[in-house]
Amino acid sequence: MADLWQNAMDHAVAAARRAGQVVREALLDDRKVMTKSSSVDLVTQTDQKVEQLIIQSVKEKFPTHRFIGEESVAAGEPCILTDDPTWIVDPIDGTTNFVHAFPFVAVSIGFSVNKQMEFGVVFSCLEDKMFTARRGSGAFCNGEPLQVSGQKDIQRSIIATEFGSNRDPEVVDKMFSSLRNVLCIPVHGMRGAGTAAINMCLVASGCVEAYYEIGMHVWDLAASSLIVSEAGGVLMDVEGKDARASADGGDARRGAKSVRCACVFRRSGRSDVPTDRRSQQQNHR
Ligand SMILES: O=P(O)(O)OC(CO)CO
Ligand SMILES: [Mg+2]
Ligand SMILES: [Mg+2]
Repeated sequence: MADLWQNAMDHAVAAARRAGQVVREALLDDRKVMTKSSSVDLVTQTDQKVEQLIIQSVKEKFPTHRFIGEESVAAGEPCILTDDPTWIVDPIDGTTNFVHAFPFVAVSIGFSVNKQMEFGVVFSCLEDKMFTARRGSGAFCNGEPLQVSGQKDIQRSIIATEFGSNRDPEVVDKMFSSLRNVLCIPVHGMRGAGTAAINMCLVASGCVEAYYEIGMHVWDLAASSLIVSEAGGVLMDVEGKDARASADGGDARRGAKSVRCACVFRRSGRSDVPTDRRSQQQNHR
């Protein structure tokens, strides 16, 4: 049977690639930096331009679809997930990296129907890596299947995390306390790419065993949550409960802008996506 959303997914991949080109070109120019929730929560005109490019191109092709976009929400648009087909867009995940030309910057496009992620596209545009996942069909990077790490011993693991944009000393103390607890397990190492979407794609790729962060937003996670789960990983909140509902819009459904959950990934109990289903996935290279 034809895949109902294949056209939309192809459009998302093309839109992410075009957006990535805009981001790369913008790196050659001066980047005017503005701030949002704090002096270290950065945004640029390129974030806004790329989001509009993606949304306009989708509207032309799928006029009835809805959107949740990071910069649209920052400009006052509602952040509410319904059952309607909805594109969840983070035009630049890793704006701070972009501002500093630190080489991990992603365009993230997730697509939800009936509050369930149908596909996710994360384009790591400076690495030229196109991560894709279609629900039930596996996760891929440049067309190659992804598989989370099989490591079961946390002492032989690398854990990714980020520091967020809250510099309140009490918040930073809590963050450092968690960081210390994890580091001293001990683990092999801790890393952070500076973008939630790429950190999650690193989990999906099996390069790091887990990633946690407090206070991510739905647009940071929507696309990459499916990439992780289709690569055999799981997404949990701080109590170990399934956090996919938050990652794919649980908080958006309630109108909140922030997911406010921690996400930890590891290999799921379920068997990996069968290779016959993987082979149905198109090569998006
Ligand atoms: O660069 P952005 O989109 O603000 O996202 C940050 C977290 O909010 C990095 O993941
Ligand atoms: Mg982001
Ligand atoms: Mg962003």
